[in-house]
Amino acid sequence: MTIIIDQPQFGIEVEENRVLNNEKELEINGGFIMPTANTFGHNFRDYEAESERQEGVENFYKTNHINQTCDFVKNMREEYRKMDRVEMSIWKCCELLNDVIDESDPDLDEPQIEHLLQTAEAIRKDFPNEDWLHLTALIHDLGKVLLLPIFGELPQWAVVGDTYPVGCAFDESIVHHEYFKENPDYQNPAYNTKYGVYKERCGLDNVMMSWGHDDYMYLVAKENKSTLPSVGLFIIRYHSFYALHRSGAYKHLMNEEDEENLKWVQIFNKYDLYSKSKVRVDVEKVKPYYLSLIEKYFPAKLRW
Ligand SMILES: O[C@H]1[C@H](O)[C@@H](O)[C@H](O)[C@@H](O)[C@H]1O
Ligand SMILES: [Fe+2]
Ligand SMILES: [Fe+2]
Repeated sequence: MTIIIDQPQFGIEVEENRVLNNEKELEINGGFIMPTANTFGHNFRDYEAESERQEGVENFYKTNHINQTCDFVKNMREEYRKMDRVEMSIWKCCELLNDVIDESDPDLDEPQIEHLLQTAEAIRKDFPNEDWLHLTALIHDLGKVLLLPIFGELPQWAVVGDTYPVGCAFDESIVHHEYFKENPDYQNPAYNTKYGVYKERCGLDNVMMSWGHDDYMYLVAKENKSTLPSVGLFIIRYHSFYALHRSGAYKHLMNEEDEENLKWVQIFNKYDLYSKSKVRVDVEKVKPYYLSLIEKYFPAKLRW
């Protein structure tokens, strides 16, 4: 059955009068099928929908919003910058994600390695020549290993979920914004204004983001001298910054380079979000390809 829609109900940019293959799927850019419902039958990123995951996800954001303060972020960055915990390859780290479940995610309860490969394979289909983008997709969530004992076993609220700047006012578009009221920075006049400790167009590089898997993986790639193009590192660092890439908040802190890079984050996000499904990727089949990319852009062993 073919259906024509004018107004898709989810918040990404799609052309008008796009053709749907059936009520559940939408095809974009030469091949990638975007489902309109997640594995639980709800819209993607619906934080209010009654589902088996709703309560857990809401509790997650409550603790996250109360505890992510400027001081906390400063300490974590300092601590994890040392990279003195483990030495291992990128692929080994992907395998470790087999044991990681993300409690912040209303759309997915699969082991995270599935998600990495699904994202990478989906983006590879539409951008066959951008090998840096395939690898970026493969590693974008690797920072979730922070949940594991050898990486310090951080609590979920310090690893996953959407990210946002600290040191200035929390924007209302952030998921479950109401819980920031209990964050000590919320009352602090140095931190609770539009600019807070930042200057207009100071560049995101100078903005401290809530601590989690994004900033950690960015630091790992940087400190280990990855040769990925800087836009790849930017995608890793800001892929959870939905207030910016989906809602357009905090644009006053971006510089020109950020604006260019943001376009790629928005492309990447479609694959990150809508590739979440129960469809399995054959790991052994695709592994040689990804190993060759890892070899091209990373040292054999990295410090974590
Ligand atoms: O729940 C998800 C998940 O943790 C993702 O890895 C992160 O990038 C998203 O921003 C978040 O909403
Ligand atoms: Fe992520
Ligand atoms: Fe992801």
